[in-house]
Amino acid sequence: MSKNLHLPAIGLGTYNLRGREDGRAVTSAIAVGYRLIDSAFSYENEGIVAEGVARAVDEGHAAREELVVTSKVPGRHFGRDRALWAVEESAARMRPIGPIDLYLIHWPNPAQDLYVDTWRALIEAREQGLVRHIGVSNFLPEHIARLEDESGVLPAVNQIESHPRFPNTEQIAYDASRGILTEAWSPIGRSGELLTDPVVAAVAQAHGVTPAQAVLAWHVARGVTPIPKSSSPQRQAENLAAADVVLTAEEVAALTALGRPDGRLKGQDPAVYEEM
Ligand SMILES: NC(=O)C1=CN([C@@H]2O[C@H](COP(=O)(O)OP(=O)(O)OC[C@H]3O[C@@H](n4cnc5c(N)ncnc54)[C@H](OP(=O)(O)O)[C@@H]3O)[C@@H](O)[C@H]2O)C=CC1
Ligand SMILES: O=C(O)C(=O)[C@@H](O)[C@H](O)C(=O)CO
Repeated sequence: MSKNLHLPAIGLGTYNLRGREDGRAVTSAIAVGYRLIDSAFSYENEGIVAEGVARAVDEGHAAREELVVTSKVPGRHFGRDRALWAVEESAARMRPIGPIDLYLIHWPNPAQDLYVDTWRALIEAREQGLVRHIGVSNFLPEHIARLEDESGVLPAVNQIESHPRFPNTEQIAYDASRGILTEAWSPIGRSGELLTDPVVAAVAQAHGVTPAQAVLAWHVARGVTPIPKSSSPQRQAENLAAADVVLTAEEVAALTALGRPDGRLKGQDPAVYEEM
């Protein structure tokens, strides 16, 4: 892995993948071409994700150094000591693949007010070689500015909610202005009503692709790396192929116009939401 982090156009989400059988979905994803794999301490799947990655490498689907395997520290382990223990625990669960490529603070939890101490722990973990790159998730500009002011270190990545119902365009612009790469979670809206929206259907039809592919191509056009979750090798391949679908500026604007202020899937506003 080079010193600077590079993200592929599209990655794989793993929320709700559980057990050894589901770990095979990680292997199949790498076999069809995924190079970015998401996970989190809270998903309770770091072990099977690492097992799936190790199997893919053993089977020759990718070289270990091509992969960006990600995990995240949850609020219940915030603070300098607890966060370091959490990284050590994640690293132990992911032992088969060696150092974790990217480690994020899962939510800022502003009322808890421990994200700066937690960030210092991630900086230490990186210095110790437990993780290669560090970043954040669900951070607003005010949270990122505080990290920079108090530690002098900016995150490599901010993983945020983004989909056409909640484009989160200003946060993406802020991240870009600070040299931070943005990943989009729930990028196809958890496969809900978004995929039957007539505007999505029209864009999909114009390119002869599926609604999920049209939405994923919208993320790519906006310079964001979406991390759709799928346990089906067929849908994994479908989603990854969206990286080659090029939308017009008008199509991008039409999908962005589907956004609405209350468009968050579960109302999780990082300014007030706390997740332990
Ligand atoms: N940092 C954070 O706070 C958060 C991070 N995340 C991360 O983001 C990832 C993605 O978000 P997630 O919430 O899972 O939602 P997604 O938007 O990725 O949707 C996943 C759902 O869509 C289905 N699906 C996948 N591909 C297709 C397709 N081509 N057509 C139709 N349906 C499809 C999946 O089913 P099937 O598996 O059967 O294909 C699954 O039910 C998570 O898995 C997790 O890694 C998610 C939420 C919050
Ligand atoms: O899945 C994640 O990474 C989360 O942070 C959760 O908040 C998820 O969004 C969720 O919906 C849990 O109920």
